[in-house]
Amino acid sequence: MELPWIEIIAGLVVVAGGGGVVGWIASRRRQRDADDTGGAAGGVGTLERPESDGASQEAAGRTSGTAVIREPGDAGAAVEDRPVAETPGAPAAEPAPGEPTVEEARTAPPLEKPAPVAGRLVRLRDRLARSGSPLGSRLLAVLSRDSLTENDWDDLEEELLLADIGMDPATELLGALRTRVRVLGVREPSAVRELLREELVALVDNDAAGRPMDRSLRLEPADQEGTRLPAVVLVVGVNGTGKTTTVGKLARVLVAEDKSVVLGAADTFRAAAADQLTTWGSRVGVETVRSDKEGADPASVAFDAVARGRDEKADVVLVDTAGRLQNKAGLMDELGKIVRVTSKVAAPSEVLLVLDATTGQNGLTQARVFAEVAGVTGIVLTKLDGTAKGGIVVQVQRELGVPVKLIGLGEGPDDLAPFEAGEFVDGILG
Ligand SMILES: Nc1nc2c(ncn2[C@@H]2O[C@H](COP(=O)(O)OP(=O)(O)OP(=O)(O)O)[C@@H](O)[C@H]2O)c(=O)[nH]1
Repeated sequence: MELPWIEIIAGLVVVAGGGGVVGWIASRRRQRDADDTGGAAGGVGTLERPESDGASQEAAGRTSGTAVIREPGDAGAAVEDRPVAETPGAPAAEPAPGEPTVEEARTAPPLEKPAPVAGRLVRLRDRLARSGSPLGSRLLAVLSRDSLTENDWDDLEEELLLADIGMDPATELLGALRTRVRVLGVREPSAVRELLREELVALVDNDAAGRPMDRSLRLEPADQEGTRLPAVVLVVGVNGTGKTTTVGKLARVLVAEDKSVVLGAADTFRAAAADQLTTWGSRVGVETVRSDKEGADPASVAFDAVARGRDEKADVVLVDTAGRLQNKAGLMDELGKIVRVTSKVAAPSEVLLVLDATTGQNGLTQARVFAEVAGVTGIVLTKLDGTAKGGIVVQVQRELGVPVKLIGLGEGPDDLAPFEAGEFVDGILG
């Protein structure tokens, strides 16, 4: 957008007067908002939060600070009182070092266009087989021996266990394969491979009772007495598993599907997490609701984000949470409160548990605690690129009775794919 010179000069006057670039842009936005609404001012619903603007926001996505939040329908009592990040009319801060100048704001990079969602797993499939020798080639090396001895079947079991498939599923798979190889008299390696593929797909795709698992994300907007409410997705898991990255990537998936999204940075434990999330959002023009205070109440930020999503008529609100596994009671308190408080606006329709595929049995122990505490509805398995442990998909689904819905296959922005059993098995078979 071209800025008239008169506005630039006016802006520089504000800068010289102590308002800073941020203040100048904020006042331009407030002016524009006032024009749009015929000068009407004030908060919406029960949320009293000033519009929070930054230069980067004008340049790309937007960031909302959080303020005092009141229970919906409650005339006075404050549920959470937190420091006000930005206050209308207050002198705007000097631009912080590294903050964009007017010129940088003008020449900000255009919004990114996320890669289409369809066919992502096909595009990323070879990453599953990248590390060393893929599971498939090791299995086939055994399966194509002349006559399979007991030792060979033990070798096969060992390979499956090394791939983290779990004892029971491995025994099940080998039992079925052994029977079919014998009954069909199959010897050709390509035919044995096809049987192995079929057995693996059945194992990955079905629940313990043999029914295909529903992997769709529940993102239907709710309707409450005529008010359209956004679908709320809580993203939970231990720190370092890739939660924030997953929220960022998932926002891109949804943007690619033409959905409007609001992000909630409820991981207030790690200060950089909110910045990280804001950056993810701004790249695709998605707003992030956050608190500028480290250690702020996560439930409060989550509430603000969901209320923002409702007010903005967003399709989906994605809430990133902190992953401290202090103890079960602490976790239960924190996640329980987030669910309770956000449900005052809209209850979460998905609780996605992010698990790091490389952590094996450890990750499973953590997963059980989260599943118990947070009512997990889907798994996101990250870091499946470059690990030979793809079998963890089977084990996790079996243990938790919850489907893997998405998988992370790299650090790139579009390296998150909806899970598809057939493509996945082709990937791990290499
Ligand atoms: N190779 C690879 N790296 C990933 C993947 N997903 C996330 N990561 C990396 O994992 C690291 C941790 O990711 P974060 O998103 O910060 O993890 P987090 O769970 O939010 O961590 P906390 O904020 O500390 O709770 C980052 O370096 C990510 O780039 C993936 O699918 N593959």
